[in-house]
Formats: sequence, structure tokens, C-alpha cells
Amino acid sequence: MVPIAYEDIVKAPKALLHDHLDGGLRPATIVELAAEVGHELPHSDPDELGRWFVAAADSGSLERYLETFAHTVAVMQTEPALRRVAAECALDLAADGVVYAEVRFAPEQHLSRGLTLEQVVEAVLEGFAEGAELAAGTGRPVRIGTLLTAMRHAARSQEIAELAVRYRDTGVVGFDIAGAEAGFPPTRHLDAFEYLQRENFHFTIHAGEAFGLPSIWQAIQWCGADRLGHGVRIVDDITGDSLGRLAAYVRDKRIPLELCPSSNVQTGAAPSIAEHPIGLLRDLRFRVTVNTDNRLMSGTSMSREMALLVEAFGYGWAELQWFTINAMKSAFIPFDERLAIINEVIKPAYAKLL
Ligand SMILES: O=c1[nH]cnc2c1ncn2[C@@H]1O[C@H](CO)[C@@H](O)[C@H]1O
Ligand SMILES: [Zn+2]
Repeated sequence: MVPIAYEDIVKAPKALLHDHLDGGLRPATIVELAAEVGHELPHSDPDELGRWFVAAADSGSLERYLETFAHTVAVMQTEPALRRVAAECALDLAADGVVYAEVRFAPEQHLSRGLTLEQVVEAVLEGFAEGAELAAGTGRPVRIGTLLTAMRHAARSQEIAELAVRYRDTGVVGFDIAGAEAGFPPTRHLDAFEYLQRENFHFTIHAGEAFGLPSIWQAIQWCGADRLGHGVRIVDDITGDSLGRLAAYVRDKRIPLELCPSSNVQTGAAPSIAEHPIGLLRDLRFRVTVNTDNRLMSGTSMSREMALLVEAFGYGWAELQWFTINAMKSAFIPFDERLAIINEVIKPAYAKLL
């Protein structure tokens, strides 16, 4: 088999379901925005700052990993800053060959300089549209769907769920909860999830990353999550190739797992890329997808995550296409639009590579 070149992975179309807007800023942009608002950073040189984020996030604990977001959230408190960060996000994903991405952020974290929730959402949606238009102009079209996140330690999930539904026809395609998992079970936000179900809306839940099976079980069986953010600890319910009841349910129902290899190694959810449960979960044919989580904190990209898996597990184009189609099938945009991207963009491109 001819080894897969990194440039070819970049060129191949990719679909991304789990990427945080505030975890993907360009270091140079953080430096500029921080100077404008007088926010003090650990480094003022972009390269050093980029390295600082990766090192600080490499802590082995989700709680400490999340502390690094103080510096990105601090510079995302005005409409121009939010628009810029969102536009650059679309451009960076497109340049990396991502053709479809769902990008999430928590509107409630962007109110410290007086913006309303609506102003925050509208600025981000405008930025995505602007960036996607510029990307299309360079021959790199990308479709961005926005997910609104509520912070699980806070108490605004119902409000954010209603906000997501209000913007469902203008770019918001789903809802999520994020933040420290241990001590903040999904059922804390049951009202919001029941509301979303009654609205026929879509949501994913960060579960099974820093806490195990009970969190996954609640996310699916109490809250009705369409997908699992990470869900990597589902392996705790698998012995050899024998599946426990919950793992069997997740596989049988084709519940998508938004796996984020590099992020999991940094927070201690997996010991290394080579030992990441993605290998087992793929072999067992769970609905596995590959994601970046936080490109800044992991110093990564969609192509890099794919390349790491190629290196660790010897995957070829067939597996990369499978991950990509799994993601596209699991997206929150309408079925006909998902199918169009699979049949008109993804399959023809991989047919030339396989
Ligand atoms: O992997 C993760 N697990 C849990 N929470 C996360 C993760 N990555 C980011 N955030 C949290 O989500 C917020 C909104 O984007 C971020 O500010 C961060 O606190
Ligand atoms: Zn995440």
C-alpha cells in the first residue's frame, strides 16, 4: 500500500462535528485582540503563545485543560471580535479541506462587556457566513453549522436551548452542554433537553470523557441525546469483543461517537493515540467519527487528527472515507443536504484516492 501523504489528507474532503469556536483561535489573533482590550496573556509572541496553550492544556485533567479557555473567552467579548474569530475559523477549516463542520460555543460566556445573547449569536453567525464566502471564493467551499452550548456547571441551559431554537432557521443546527463533567451530570439540565425534544430539535451532550458510563447512560436514556460528545468511556462497558447492555444499545442504535483523539490524550481520557479506544470502537463498527475538539489547545487540525490515526493504526483511504461518511450521516442538517454532500463531494473525491 502506498503510504498516505499529509498533503493528500489535507486535499481530501473531511467532515467535523465537534469543534469549539473558543478552542480554535489563531494565536496571532489572540495577541491582537488582547492588546485591544488590555487582557494580559502568558506570552505576547504568537508562536510562544501557541506552544503555551498546548503545554498548559496537556495537564491530564479536564478541569485544568479548561482553565486555558480564560484567555480565549476574554478576547471574544465584542461583536467585531466574535465576527473575526468566526470568519477565521471558517477560513482555517476550509484551508484544511473540511467541507462540513459543526462549530460550537457557549453564548453565556461572551456577555462580560455588555453584549446580549442575541448579539453574540448574530455576530458569530455573520462571521461564519463571511468566512465561508471568502473560502468559497478561493475554491475551498465549507458549510458551517452552529451548535449553541450551555455550560453544565451553570443554570442557563433552558435559556440557551430556547435561543438555539430561535435561530434554527438562520444557522444554528443544534445544542450541547460542556464544561467539567464530574459532579455535573446531564440530568441537571433535563428540562432543557425535554424542551428540545418537544421542539423536534437536535442535541449532543459531552459525556463519557472525564466521567464514565453513568454520564453516557444519562445522556442517552434520560436526556435523549442524538450523539455523544466524546463518549470514549463507552469502552468501560466492553470486555474483549463482548458488549454490555449500554455499549450494545449505543452500537445498535448507531449513536454517533464524536471522538477527539489528541484532546483525550491531553485530558487523560486516553493514554496515547496508539492506545486510544478509537481502534477498538472502529473494529467493532460503532458509529465512530474523528474530531478536533480544540485546535488551539491541541495544536491540531482535522488533517492532523486523521494523519495521527493513519500512523498509529495503519488506516488507509477506505477508513478515512468511512470516518468522513459516518460524520456526514450524523450531522444535524437535513437528510437531503447530508446526502448531497456525501454523494456529490465526499464519494467522488475518495473514489479517486481509493
Ligand atoms: O472537551 C471538552 N469537554 C468539556 N468541555 C469543553 C471541552 N472543550 C471545550 N469545553 C468547554 O466548552 C466551552 C464552550 O466552547 C469552552 O469554553 C470550554 O469551557
Ligand atoms: Zn468538546
